[in-house]
Amino acid sequence: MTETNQTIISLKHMQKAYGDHQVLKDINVDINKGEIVTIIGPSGGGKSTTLRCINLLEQPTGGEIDFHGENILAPGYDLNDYRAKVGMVFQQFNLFNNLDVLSNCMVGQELVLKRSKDEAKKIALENLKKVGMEPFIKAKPSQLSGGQQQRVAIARAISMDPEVLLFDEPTSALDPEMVGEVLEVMKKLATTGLTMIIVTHEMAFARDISDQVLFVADGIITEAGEPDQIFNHPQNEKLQKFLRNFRANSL
Ligand SMILES: Nc1ncnc2c1ncn2[C@@H]1O[C@H](COP(=O)(O)OP(=O)(O)OP(=O)(O)O)[C@@H](O)[C@H]1O
Repeated sequence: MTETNQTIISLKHMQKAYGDHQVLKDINVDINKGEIVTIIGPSGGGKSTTLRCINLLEQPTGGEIDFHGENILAPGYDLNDYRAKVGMVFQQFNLFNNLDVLSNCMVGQELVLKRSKDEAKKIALENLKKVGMEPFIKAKPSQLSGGQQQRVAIARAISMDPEVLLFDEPTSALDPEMVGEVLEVMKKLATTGLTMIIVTHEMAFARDISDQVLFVADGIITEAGEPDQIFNHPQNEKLQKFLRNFRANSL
């Protein structure tokens, strides 16, 4: 939960177009250090694109992304530094299938952060323990359930010491009985002071974990606020309709 109100990332008039298709029209938000931010909204509204732009997997076509007050899209900005500080957990886990669990959590530390093998191993083991995957260090990803693979992906991501960790629908590829174990790990992580930005369709989780919820629809943040505002007192008509549909479908 929020430690200080120091802004770590500011999106200012961020836009993304694919040809004529303006997917993100005008995204504006400040994210504070230690804050847990969830992004909810209808399919195709631009949630994943927002996250992928923050991570520079997609290049924004307009606006700014400020990191500690500096625009990372400006010429000359050291993107290697930014990339090392902003991690991502993907829907499809993206583990290295030829490497075992321990190596998956070590390789980035050694290659990118230039940590020694011993140090990388120590940190990987600590983090695998945190996500309950220490007993599986010799397993290959294909020998694990989806929930276990995602927990390894989270251990791998936090082993890189990110300042901000992005999650793109981290439970959407999981069988329903495995969703809970991954959400529990994320809830625990949320208490450590890490800044987390999470695209999710899990509304109860978003309500429980968030400091700030962003409702993204038609390429803009249509409403932003604390969970009580978003879920109990939504102002925007599109958000009201989205929540009505969600509640009707969850019965
Ligand atoms: N690489 C791409 N090229 C062209 N259009 C794209 C590309 N990626 C996304 N889009 C379009 O951008 C829009 C927003 O997609 P995005 O994945 O951000 O939505 P979303 O809110 O995350 O939806 P969902 O909940 O279904 O994942 C969609 O219309 C999608 O078709």
